[in-house]
Amino acid sequence: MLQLHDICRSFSGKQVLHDVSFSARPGQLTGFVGGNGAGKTTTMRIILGVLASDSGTITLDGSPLTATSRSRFGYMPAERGLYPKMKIAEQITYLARLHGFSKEDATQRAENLLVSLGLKDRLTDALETLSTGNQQRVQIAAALVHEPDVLILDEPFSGLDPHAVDQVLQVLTERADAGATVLFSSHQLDVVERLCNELVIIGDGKILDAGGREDLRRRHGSLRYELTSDADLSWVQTQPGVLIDEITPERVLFQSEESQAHAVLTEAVKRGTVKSFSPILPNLSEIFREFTADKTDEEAAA
Ligand SMILES: Nc1ncnc2c1ncn2[C@@H]1O[C@H](COP(=O)(O)OP(=O)(O)OP(=O)(O)O)[C@@H](O)[C@H]1O
Repeated sequence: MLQLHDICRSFSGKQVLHDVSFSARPGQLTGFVGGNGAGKTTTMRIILGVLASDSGTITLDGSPLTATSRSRFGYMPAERGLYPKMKIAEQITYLARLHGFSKEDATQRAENLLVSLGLKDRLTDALETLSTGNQQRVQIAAALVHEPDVLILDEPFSGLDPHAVDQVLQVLTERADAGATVLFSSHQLDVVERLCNELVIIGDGKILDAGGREDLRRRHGSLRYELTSDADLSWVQTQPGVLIDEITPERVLFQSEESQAHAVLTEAVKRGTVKSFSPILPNLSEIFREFTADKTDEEAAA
């Protein structure tokens, strides 16, 4: 398990990471989400050792990170850094050779990986002739070619079309299934919600929350209920303690305490046939907005 303990970092006297602590487990895709400037890239650079922290520690399976343990890391930085004029298969083969694979093994690995990332027809093309999204796939191949135990990916899905997102996800899931720890940053909350079981949310350099996706959905955001019936539901609007989000004659989506929701259900049963009644958990975007709203309220109070 990769664990960060109380990581702090300042630039020119301005603190941008405040006691950042979280963990990412082997076999899991962990999404690291936050808005622009929240501190994701800085945290990832510190994990990789590209940047030093001012204080705090990072451990892998309980031991402090060393150059040797980091050699089993794969990193896809936000700023892409491959050779524009080199053919993509040669380039990934070269990186595999740097990781110590034989020529034959490196060639095979590079080709397999690029094919699984949908680049079968581009193997002998120079990187610079590929579209931005396809260059990104090559960048992902570069991070994966040595089958790392820990994968740190900075915005791997930005700029990818939905088909490419699925291909990259497939490759990352295979690494996680093989036991790797996969941590990736994103501000595409809908994508992260679909892909990750584990989430870490950062805002203004502080960890706002972390944990399983479903636990986070249960813990945050206002709980809503959806009720459908064969009878007219307009009466729900006048129920005490109920805030209507959407309403049509036969369907209502509302916010309320659990006891009020059950009172609505009891009344609906008296008035007609209830077709469905279920709580709707907030999605990640809504949770994120809630954090942002809390901050705005605090700022207003201050
Ligand atoms: N080298 C640097 N010098 C000065 N400030 C920096 C430096 N690197 C990052 N920062 C500042 O640290 C804060 C966090 O930046 P960081 O790039 O980690 O955020 P991020 O969450 O990755 O943002 P984004 O999603 O926009 O890429 C920002 O306020 C940024 O301006």
